[in-house]
Amino acid sequence: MMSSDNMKKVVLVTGANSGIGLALCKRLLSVDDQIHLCLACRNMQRAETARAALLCSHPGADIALLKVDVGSLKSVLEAAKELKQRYRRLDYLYLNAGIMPNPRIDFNAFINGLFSRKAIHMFATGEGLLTQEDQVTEDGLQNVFATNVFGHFILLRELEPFLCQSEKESLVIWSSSSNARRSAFSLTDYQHTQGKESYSSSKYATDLLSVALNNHYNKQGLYSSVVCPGLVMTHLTYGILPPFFWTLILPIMLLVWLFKQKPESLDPLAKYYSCTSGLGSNYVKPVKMDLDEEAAEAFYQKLLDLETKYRCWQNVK
Ligand SMILES: NC(=O)C1=CN([C@@H]2O[C@H](COP(=O)(O)OP(=O)(O)OC[C@H]3O[C@@H](n4cnc5c(N)ncnc54)[C@H](OP(=O)(O)O)[C@@H]3O)[C@@H](O)[C@H]2O)C=CC1
Ligand SMILES: CC(C)=CCC[C@@H](C)[C@H]1CC[C@H]2C3=C(CC[C@]12C)[C@@]1(C)CCC(=O)C[C@@H]1CC3
Repeated sequence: MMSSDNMKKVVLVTGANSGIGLALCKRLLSVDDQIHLCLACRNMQRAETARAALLCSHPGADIALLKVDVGSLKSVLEAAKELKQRYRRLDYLYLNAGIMPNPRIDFNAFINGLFSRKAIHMFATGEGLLTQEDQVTEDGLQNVFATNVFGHFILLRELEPFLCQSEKESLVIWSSSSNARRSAFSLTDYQHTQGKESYSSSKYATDLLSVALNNHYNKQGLYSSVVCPGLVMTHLTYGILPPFFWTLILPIMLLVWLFKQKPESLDPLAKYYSCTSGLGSNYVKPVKMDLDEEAAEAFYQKLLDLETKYRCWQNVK
């Protein structure tokens, strides 16, 4: 018979020590403080600080730490092994850790975009505005791809037996982005070795991967979904512009949005209302992803090939 402790849901969040990951953990505990929450972080000191902050608002919560650098395959394999020893189940896997290294704003694109019909879209998604300088990891992979996509994919593959259990369903949730863009991604260069939009490419890759995962795993009780947090002030965005700059431009961004609103674009037969209600909160609306299932499957097969290659390499080492 299962003890009540074994019946508690196990939730793992990568990149849980700051920004969206930490806010998510706080929210999860406020919804259900009976979960086993595991903060998967690369820096244990920052993880400890995050744990202490969560315990301040939720004393008595069951919060564990797991060391993992999702950009390193060795670290991911070790973390997965550790997890399998600690828990008998995994209910929610939040694949949230992510990087946008050395971001630069393309000011020419910004000025051109500002006076074009795409201004609102540009402010909402950052499309065409940002470039990044990527690097190669110890495993020989592009860092952004390794961190935002492949490390998480390997983690998920390692935890497959826990996620695919006949008696219960499990959910994998990816932190994607409005910056995910089809044109930044290429199946022939899925690690984005050539371009300067590795972030955009990696987020499009997570969208594709999520679709493929559903096709492959739904029958086994594993469901994948992507969330798109919009624009959130975190270390990631403070890497693009310093905090004081954001304080200055946010009201301007709001004004641009107001002036760009066309009254004729409003549907007279629609009510524009907040999704928040006292009967349960739903702040989000679904947006169809710009992708097709064949591309998702082709990308999934490429990831499986890469996985095979790296597993052989790990065995040889
Ligand atoms: N902020 C925004 O506007 C948006 C963010 N997102 C996505 O949300 C996710 C969270 O980002 P956000 O909270 O904004 O940014 P933060 O930089 O605040 O958080 C990123 C988290 O990921 C961790 N992380 C980064 N690299 C690794 C690694 N190799 N191994 C383990 N952990 C790692 C960081 O750890 P450490 O502290 O050690 O660096 C940190 O905890 C990302 O995937 C991002 O792409 C999506 C849309 C918008
Ligand atoms: C005055 C001035 C220089 C304005 C530039 C504003 C841009 C820096 C932002 C406009 C939209 C923003 C945005 C992001 C980063 C910063 C902007 C490009 C993200 C790409 C950050 C990470 C994400 O995942 C999505 C964000 C979408 C919007």
